[in-house]
Amino acid sequence: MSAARDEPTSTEPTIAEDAALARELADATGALLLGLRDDTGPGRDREYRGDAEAHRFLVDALRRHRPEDAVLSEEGTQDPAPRRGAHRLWIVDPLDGSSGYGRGGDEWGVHVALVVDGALVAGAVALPARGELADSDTVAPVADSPVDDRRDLLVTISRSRPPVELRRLAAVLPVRTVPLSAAGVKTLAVVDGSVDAYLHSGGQYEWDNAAPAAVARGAGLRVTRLDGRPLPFGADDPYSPDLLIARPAVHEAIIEALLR
Ligand SMILES: Nc1ncnc2c1ncn2[C@@H]1O[C@H](COP(=O)(O)O)[C@@H](OP(=O)(O)O)[C@H]1O
Ligand SMILES: [Mg+2]
Repeated sequence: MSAARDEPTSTEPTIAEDAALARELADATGALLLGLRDDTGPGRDREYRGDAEAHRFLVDALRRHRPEDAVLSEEGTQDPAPRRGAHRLWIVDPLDGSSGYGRGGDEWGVHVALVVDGALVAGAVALPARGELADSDTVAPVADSPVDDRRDLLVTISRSRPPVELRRLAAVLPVRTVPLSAAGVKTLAVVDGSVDAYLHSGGQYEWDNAAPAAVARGAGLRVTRLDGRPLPFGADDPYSPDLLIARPAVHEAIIEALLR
């Protein structure tokens, strides 16, 4: 190997280092939220404190570990000016599924993702009350098995806001819906194979789906909008209209059914 190739070309962290940091911070924020949950009674006060305290902890930790980078958090400023054109942008949801967290269920999570020059490169999802933690770099690959015609396709959807496209999908494919709360919970259900797809429409924000999308892609799943276009990341407006996460064979079958 030449001397020139031994020279470090950049002081920027590697993608594996960023994914490991995302995992570490999602896990630590989750631990804080578990502690707060155990110290408070169920209700709105727990929910609001969870949102605020997880945000403060996570954003402070990112500032310490990656002082040069921009951060977009659900609980932070929505003014695009400070992050516009940022080379490296962390997109975080310190507490996704906050109403469930307030009530005391286990369908809530912490999302930490990194976008570099507009491309989603790393992310981690923690589901602390379920003891689950996954990151884009170390998540196990999902096998791309074909659609099984002998059974219904299991499609996880929002518990509170089911997508209107279900009717169109069910007219073409045999579908059984699995309502779950929180985007990370639904995404990890696709990753662990307990469902075939996660379908959402009617709106979301980049903090809701950036880290889940990173983990899903790391596992070899396909992540797009419902018309097959890529999801937007790092836009001035963090609104993200709809999404589909599934293994490639299922993704193709669903997109084809929706575009008929
Ligand atoms: N129609 C919609 N408009 C805006 N946000 C939505 C939405 N549907 C779902 N979301 C957000 O996406 C996350 C997952 O939702 P769901 O559990 O219904 O699938 C939630 O984030 P928060 O819990 O962080 O607010 C929720 O607010
Ligand atoms: Mg959210």
